Amino acid sequence: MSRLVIVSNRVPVPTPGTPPAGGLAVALSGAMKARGGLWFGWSGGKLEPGADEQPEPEITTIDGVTYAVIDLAQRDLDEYYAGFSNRMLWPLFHYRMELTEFTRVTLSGYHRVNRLFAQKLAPLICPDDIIWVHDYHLIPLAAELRAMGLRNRMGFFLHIPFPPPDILTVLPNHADVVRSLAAYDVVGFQTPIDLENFETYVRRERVGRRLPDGRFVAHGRAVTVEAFPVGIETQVFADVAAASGRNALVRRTRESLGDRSLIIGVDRLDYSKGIAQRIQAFETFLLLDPEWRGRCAYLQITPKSREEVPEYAAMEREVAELAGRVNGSFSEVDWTPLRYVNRTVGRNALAGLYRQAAVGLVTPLRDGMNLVAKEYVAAQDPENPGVLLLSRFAGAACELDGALLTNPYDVDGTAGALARALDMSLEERRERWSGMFEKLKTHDVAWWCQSFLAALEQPDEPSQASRIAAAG
Ligand SMILES: O=P(O)(O)OC[C@H]1O[C@H](O[C@H]2O[C@H](CO)[C@@H](O)[C@H](O)[C@H]2O)[C@H](O)[C@@H](O)[C@@H]1O
Ligand SMILES: O=c1ccn([C@@H]2O[C@H](COP(=O)(O)OP(=O)(O)O)[C@@H](O)[C@H]2O)c(=O)[nH]1
Repeated sequence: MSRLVIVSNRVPVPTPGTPPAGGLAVALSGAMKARGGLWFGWSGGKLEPGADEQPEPEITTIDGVTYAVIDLAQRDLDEYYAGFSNRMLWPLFHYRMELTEFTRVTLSGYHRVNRLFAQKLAPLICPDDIIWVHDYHLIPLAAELRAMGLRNRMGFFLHIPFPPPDILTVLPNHADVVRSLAAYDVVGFQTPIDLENFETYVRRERVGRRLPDGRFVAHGRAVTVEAFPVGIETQVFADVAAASGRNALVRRTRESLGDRSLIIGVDRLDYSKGIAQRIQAFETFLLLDPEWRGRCAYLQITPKSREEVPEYAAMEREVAELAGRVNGSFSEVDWTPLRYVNRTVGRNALAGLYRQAAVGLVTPLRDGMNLVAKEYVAAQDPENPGVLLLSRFAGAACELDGALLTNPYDVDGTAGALARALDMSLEERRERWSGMFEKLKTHDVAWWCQSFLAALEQPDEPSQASRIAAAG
């Protein structure tokens, strides 16, 4: 079996007491644990001002996985991470054109860091390695590696949505982005909707076509392009949740609730997650269903995220104000409706909190997948499962057909769905939950990883190999 090399912007080198918050880190940690290999990317740290901006990777091996990470200079982080990745690609790919900012400076920083990654990674690569690159930060990486002469099989997985062509073409360099994707052998999206958007783009912009064998041919290369919905470690998560009665935080939370029904939301503080609309829906629910006042509590766990990006700082203020307004309007001396927590909670405690919750509120305005939705389902007590209230715009909605689906832009509709979820009979809850849990057991993170790698490990066709060689 070839060695697997994973490349992602964020690499969660395991350190005690720092759980990864972010679905990519969570999903890939599960995948890497099973197979071992090399994981390359950004350390999460900054180079000292004045330091050499071409740092050598710091390499450590833990439990069969070798981590090679580099620090980045402040300018690189500003232009590549906070700039082009998170002020252009992230909002645009989440259908939020009005939040984008395109500049030549950040675009050039994006390419500079991709080249730096390629330069530092290439010496660590053996000819038989297969290379699996993750997410929007690193779209040009394969083209950079190929330009340096690497002939390895390379795959790319996009964890965020791929937008429809009318939105993608707002990006001035959209054609280059799609050309960069064609340097991979396999491109994976989260859902069939993303795949359809890609296919429509390729057809409309006349950059390629589908071959009879299902692959796409574009820019002189044949590329396998498929949907591979990312999964979680379903059974492990279910087992942790079942044993969570021993967790002190979970016990204290249960005691603090008394017999009130818990509603839970867990999201990075990100505008794509629809947290403001969700709090408004909770407010509307308390207004329209006063019998629930004092009988429920909504716990919103929201670690801060990407604080260097101005739009995130703005939404932090907006959400804090809304939370204050709801509590100011509805709190009683002995009851606080909304518990708004701006810190990361460890995954063992999270599993237990999900299991305590009668409703999992997962209402992003747009999301690649949303692992929280899957974790909520996995954590439920089969005898008394809670209800997943899920945005139709989360990638997870393509699979989780037992959820109560909602449109997060429809605040009144979400408020009504919340009341319906809290009132749902045990029989209906069990029926909705069991189908979803079965699906998550078969389509778990190991299945996701195996499906993608099976496509990537397909031997290359001679015609493709010669085309690449000819392209130099
Ligand atoms: O690395 P950060 O900037 O702190 O952000 C955290 C991660 O957020 C995004 O996660 C996505 O991947 C999940 C797993 O496939 C998916 O469920 C979710 O819908 C996506 O938003 C981002 O794509 C990652 O690169 C970040 O590391
Ligand atoms: O306090 C927290 C908040 C989130 N998470 C984890 O972070 C991931 C979030 O992934 P998701 O796909 O829902 O969204 P993303 O943040 O990647 O956009 C999930 O596995 C959560 O369990 C966590 O461990 N602690």
